[in-house]
Amino acid sequence: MRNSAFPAMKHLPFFLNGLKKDRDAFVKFVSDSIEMRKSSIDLGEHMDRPDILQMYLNSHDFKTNKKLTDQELISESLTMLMAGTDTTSVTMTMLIHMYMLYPKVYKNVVSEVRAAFPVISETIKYSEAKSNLPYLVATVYECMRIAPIAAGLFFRDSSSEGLVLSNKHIPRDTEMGMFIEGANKDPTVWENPDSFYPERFMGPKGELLKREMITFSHGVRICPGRNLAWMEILTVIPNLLRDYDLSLPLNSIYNPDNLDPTRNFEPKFLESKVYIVRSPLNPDRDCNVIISHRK
Ligand code: HEM
Repeated sequence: MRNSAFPAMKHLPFFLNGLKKDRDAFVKFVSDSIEMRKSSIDLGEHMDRPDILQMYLNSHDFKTNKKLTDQELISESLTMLMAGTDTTSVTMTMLIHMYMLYPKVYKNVVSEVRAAFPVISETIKYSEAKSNLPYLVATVYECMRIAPIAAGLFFRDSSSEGLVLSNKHIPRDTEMGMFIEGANKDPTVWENPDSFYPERFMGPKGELLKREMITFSHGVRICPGRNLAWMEILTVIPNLLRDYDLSLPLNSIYNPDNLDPTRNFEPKFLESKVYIVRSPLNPDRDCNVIISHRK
């Protein structure tokens, strides 16, 4: 925990104790899962199972031929679980939320999916979705831009020599925070940055803008799970939209008529809390959607 970023934390030991209990439970869950997998392997099962845990268990250092230690296995698996679950699922939650708030966008995206893939229940694969559904892909980009999941600060230290960034000198050993949401709404790059407007990601100009969205970060620390995240999103969402109709329950607080004066009087987004990752503040209240077989 960066004390300079969260100075109050050092005065809140009781809060840290609560976190420690959760952390211990999480570590136990991960160690138990690893032990269970190892036992299955001893029984000759799961040897070719293509998942991340299996890859960690199979991997070895090319030079020393050493395998990951138990501690390394736990640590890597914890990182993957923390970084790879809510990030993608909350992104999809937010995307469906946007579809419900913007009925025209929902109508367009459903028409595109159903026209491109007319046969119900024939699974739409990721690669097919990626090449045949440009509008759907644009809605995912726009959702990730306007409500990036990694919405907290991502810390970096300047090197021991200091550095020059955007023509500004940053002294040595300076702690900096990278603010993805700010960059995704930089008015020098994005026209009407607070508007949800998927069309901005269509056509040749849209292709250029896709490179400006830094929801997965950029450079050497770019998210290593981004292709997996895209694969999950472009598998779940088009199949859902093709086979089912979605609508909001009548008592939804967040709906197309509940407008936000701070966002050009467009529909208000559900409240979310952000530590490092964004998550809806009241998921039981605000994330309900009626899913029925398509008419
Ligand atoms: C929509 C989904 C996702 C988003 C928006 C996202 C975004 C990010 C961001 C912004 C970072 C920080 C990079 C930095 O420090 O500059 C990150 C790191 C990371 N992500 Fe993702 N991520 C997503 C899904 C996933 C998935 C599915 C996995 C793996 C199963 C994953 C694994 C990781 C890991 C291991 C790191 C740490 C990398 C490091 O420390 O260098 N992420 N992600």
